[in-house]
Amino acid sequence: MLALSSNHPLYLAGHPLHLSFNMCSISTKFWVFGYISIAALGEADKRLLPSPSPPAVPPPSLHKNRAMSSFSNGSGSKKLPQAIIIGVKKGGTRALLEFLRVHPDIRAVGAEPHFFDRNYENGLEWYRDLMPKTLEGQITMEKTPSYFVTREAPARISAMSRDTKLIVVVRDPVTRAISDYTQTLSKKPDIPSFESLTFKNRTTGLIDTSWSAIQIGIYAKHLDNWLQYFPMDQILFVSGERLISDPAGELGRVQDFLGLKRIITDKHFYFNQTKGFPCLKKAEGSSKPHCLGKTKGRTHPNIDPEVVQRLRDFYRPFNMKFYQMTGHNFGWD
Ligand SMILES: Nc1ncnc2c1ncn2[C@@H]1O[C@H](COP(=O)(O)OS(=O)(=O)O)[C@@H](OP(=O)(O)O)[C@H]1O
Repeated sequence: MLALSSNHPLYLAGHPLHLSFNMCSISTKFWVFGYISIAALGEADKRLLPSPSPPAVPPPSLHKNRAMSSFSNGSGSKKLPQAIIIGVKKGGTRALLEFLRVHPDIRAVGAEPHFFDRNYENGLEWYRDLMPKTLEGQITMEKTPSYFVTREAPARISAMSRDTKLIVVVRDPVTRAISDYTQTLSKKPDIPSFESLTFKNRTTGLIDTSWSAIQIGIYAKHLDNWLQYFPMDQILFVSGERLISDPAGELGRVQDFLGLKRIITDKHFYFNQTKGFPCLKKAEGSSKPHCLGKTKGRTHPNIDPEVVQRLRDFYRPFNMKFYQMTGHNFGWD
């Protein structure tokens, strides 16, 4: 699999940022709210506000594949996913997928296919072939967290099926950025400090919004792109924080959203003191307890509290906008 890190400078290349809102997808209430927020933003921040995306047309070769969503072969068939965890990177997407796999009516591909961002040219049949076989009534799922910040992903997923259910695990963007940095640091120990990467100019306090660790957390901007193609009630937002503090509660919401019986309950989880996270009493297809691996739940480096505060100030208006758009206060401010 092509391993282009989402911290790679090319990752968000070509994602222009303009000061404009799409009136079709955002309520008047939100527009008024957004307008007030805009006034409070600095010049650099204004460039980050949501902009409408031109509709992307799927390659003609994919149109013919749209109807061919399953391939029968004995014990079940491979189907295109009906539900996708589209983000966010470092939000808790692996935990959510691992927990969902406990459900007998969910079958999921373990690896991240990266179809709608890096592998789209391979075509839908390539994508479908990655999926596990499912029986009638079972839901096929995958997770690729980079979809949420991929400009073309909404149009492409909509072209596959307008009915695809989308799930986004969101987490405090400041902690998310530090988690993202921690992951990069674990692979490249020589990178500059988080503090120095955060600013374009530390003296003026200008934040480097082109750094993907910062960019990904501007959820309102990315969400606006999805709302050009999907109605809000087709997108479920899972709190990354609650996924840790109350996994059964968040899993209940997800099962409802997917139209499934609430089979995954608090009986399935225990809190592992050593890991510091909830774990499964029994993993899918096993009778043994299961925690996520070492790359999940890393210790974060200490970050200068002034830098953390500056980032909190930076994200606040975007968080407010995101709460307004989703109708849910995630409590990060
Ligand atoms: N149960 C459980 N066990 C371990 N880790 C958990 C769990 N629930 C949520 N998390 C949080 O998931 C964070 C990693 O997020 P992702 O899986 O989305 O990362 S990735 O984008 O796929 O790399 C990871 O981030 P870090 O703590 O920064 O490592 C965890 O905080």
